[in-house]
Amino acid sequence: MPTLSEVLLTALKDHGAREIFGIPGDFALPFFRYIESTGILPLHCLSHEPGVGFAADAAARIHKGLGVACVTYGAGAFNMVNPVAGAYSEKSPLVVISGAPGKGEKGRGLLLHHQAKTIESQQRVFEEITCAQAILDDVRTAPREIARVLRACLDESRPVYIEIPRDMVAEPCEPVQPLPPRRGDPGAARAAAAEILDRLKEAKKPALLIGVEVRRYDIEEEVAQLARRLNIPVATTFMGRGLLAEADAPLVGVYMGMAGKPDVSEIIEESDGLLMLGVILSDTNFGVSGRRIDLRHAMLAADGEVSLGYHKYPALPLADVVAELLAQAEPPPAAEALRRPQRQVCPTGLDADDAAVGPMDIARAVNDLFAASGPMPIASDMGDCLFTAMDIVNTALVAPGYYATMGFGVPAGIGLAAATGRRPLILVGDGAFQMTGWELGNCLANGWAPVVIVFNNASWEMLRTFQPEGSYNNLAEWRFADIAQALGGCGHRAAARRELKAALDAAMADEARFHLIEVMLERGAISDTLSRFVATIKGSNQPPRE
Ligand SMILES: Cc1ncc(Cc2c([C@H](C)O)sc(CCOP(=O)(O)OP(=O)(O)O)c2C)c(N)n1
Ligand SMILES: [Mg+2]
Repeated sequence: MPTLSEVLLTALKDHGAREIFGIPGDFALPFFRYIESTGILPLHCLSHEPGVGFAADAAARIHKGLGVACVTYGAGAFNMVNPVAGAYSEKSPLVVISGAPGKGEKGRGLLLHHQAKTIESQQRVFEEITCAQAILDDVRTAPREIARVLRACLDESRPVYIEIPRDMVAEPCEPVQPLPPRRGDPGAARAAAAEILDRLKEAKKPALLIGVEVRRYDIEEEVAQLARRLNIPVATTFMGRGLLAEADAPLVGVYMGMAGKPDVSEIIEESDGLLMLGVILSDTNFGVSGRRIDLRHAMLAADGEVSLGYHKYPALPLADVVAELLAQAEPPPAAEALRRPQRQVCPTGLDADDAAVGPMDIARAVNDLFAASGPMPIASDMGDCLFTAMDIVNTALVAPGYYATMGFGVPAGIGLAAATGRRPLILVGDGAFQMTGWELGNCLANGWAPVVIVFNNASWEMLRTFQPEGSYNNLAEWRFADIAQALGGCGHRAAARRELKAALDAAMADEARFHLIEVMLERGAISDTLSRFVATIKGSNQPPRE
């Protein structure tokens, strides 16, 4: 009979996990021994648990399946609360596995090292940022508990928490019987789809807005097909950037309210029949709307339900709704030429001269690079680098667009490299690099060779745009290019556009190591999107006129 560890690892793989990111500790060492000895899933150890969480989250997103982060009890798991909270907010199916004290240890009456308030404190903290939890302290229930929690992770596309006491790892255990995916009531799906299609037919300006759940539930092609069938313009949310990148669909661009392209904002905000699929109603997606989108007329299928005005259809998975819409939607009349709106034109043609580099030059240089050698998957951190990414051609992009945590970029790029074997492009500000950029030191030993562009304005520039008077936004000069070699990579410093072009060319010519391109930016030099975003926020935050 297999051990509990083998049963858990096999179940993770059977539910779609492809690797584990982790850092061991004495409460987790016995389980790590099984991870390594069984080889059921490859193990990638990083240097700090925030990086472990971000890397596993990014792997989940690019796999459209489970990401796995394995840490020790207490100091390890508590170190990972922020990335798990971000995965919860952004609906990423991340499995958190924590080692734990053995059953015998708990009753000795001693306070245990790594323990916070009580032995159960950690579980209680993770209950707030996961959708399901299991403590594997009984092999009779463990298979059912693992099945329940992994199913919840996939159905809800949210993190889950599994705790494995260190004296349980070798216990003989029955294999896990996976549970079937959650299905909605077929009659309810039919009714909801019929009501949606009726409303779209009555609308003079129907439109489609899609968000991250379309990727999380792997239904991009079905949604592209639906957009063609409905023959209505489709936009993505800020978080949904990169969706339908390679699909044949009437995609108009990214909706960002007054911070985005006016033509896209008009299509979404003026629509009298807006269908939102997989969209998170967050401030970063809608906080800068030019005009409040009247949710009474909008239709939303997300988070496992459908709401149309005051109508609600509960327990309806998004995939079921989209399948039913496709089943019922008639093709557009032949006479009506299929809309193929002008896709967003991204800036290209960098002047490789001696002028100082600005964020838009970075977008231009990357677009030129992608045009010449094909798109790379992008991991972006929070900061102006993410707003600059809005002017980079549509490609697979993982970024904390809603939860907006710094520190995501470099570990997420490592997660992309480990999960796909492809070379990622990482966009990160100097402030965020200071947090988790050090994980690049793990690249050489693992054969990862990301191209990293550090937006170095020696500043927490996003904060400065909101509050210029804060001297705390001034960061010191950290000379990141000089650090690269010490971490096993190659560093370039680019102040002029000519130097940026040369650095990118050199990076692309050497796939053996990571290349860090430190782009020196003037304080105050920000992307077009960030400046619109800030102008909008400042405009909307004005105290109401007397
Ligand atoms: C973990 C963490 N800490 C603090 C913040 C607040 C914050 C921002 C958001 C608003 O919450 S943007 C920003 C400055 C980012 O600096 P840098 O990485 O250099 O990028 P840039 O210079 O392009 O702004 C901070 C500190 C955050 N988002 N995440
Ligand atoms: Mg900065």
